[in-house]
Amino acid sequence: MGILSKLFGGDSSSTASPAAPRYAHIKIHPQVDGGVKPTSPGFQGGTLTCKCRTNPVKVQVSGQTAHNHVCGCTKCWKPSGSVFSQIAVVGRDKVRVTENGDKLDIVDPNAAIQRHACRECGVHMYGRIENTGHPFHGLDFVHTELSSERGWAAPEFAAFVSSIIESGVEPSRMEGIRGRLRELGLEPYDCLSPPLMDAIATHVAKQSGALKA
Ligand SMILES: N[C@@H](CCC(=O)N[C@@H](CSCO)C(=O)NCC(=O)O)C(=O)O
Ligand SMILES: [Zn+2]
Ligand SMILES: [Zn+2]
Repeated sequence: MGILSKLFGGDSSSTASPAAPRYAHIKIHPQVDGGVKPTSPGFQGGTLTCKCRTNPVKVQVSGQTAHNHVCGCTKCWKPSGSVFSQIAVVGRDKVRVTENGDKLDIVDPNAAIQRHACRECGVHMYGRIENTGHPFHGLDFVHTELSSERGWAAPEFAAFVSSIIESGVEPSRMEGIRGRLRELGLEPYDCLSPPLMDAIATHVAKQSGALKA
């Protein structure tokens, strides 16, 4: 206990350094494990490159992304050893395949998000929604960690966290994983974030007529 606390009976915690993170040993994703890197204002985009040593697929993203998040779902591409992906959206008009696009295949043509992946290294280069009635039609899903440029939009939350169990994560690990996400400032949700879920519900309500379009 510090001298002031002894004299005045105060709580010494107010002068102590902040508590060390409890869950720092728990790995989420290489882009966030060392702390979330801030967004650079005015950032204009960059080039995504797949993991092939020769003839990599390159995709130019000519603008900043939005709604970046870590995602625990089984469908998003994850770097090896990671249980989460990191994924953001950008207008589809800002996404252009510039090199080796002949190596791209659609992972699941029936999925809402058609993920165009390099058939040699398996990396998903962009995910596109072709259904014009989908709430997110017009947005492509991209993994900005595939770019060497710095300044992309920082992740803001964690989505589909419970879904990591579907990939084989022991349910007993969930408390620590959610604890680590909170330490990193990435609030864990078991679907998307409330603003995105509200946007989806608003779209559905306008389609059904429950809300005025
Ligand atoms: N429990 C399932 C959830 C899959 C899922 O719904 N994923 C979301 C988020 S992906 C980016 O945030 C989604 O919108 N999927 C549509 C699609 O993949 O086409 C699981 O884990 O598989
Ligand atoms: Zn590749
Ligand atoms: Zn996902």
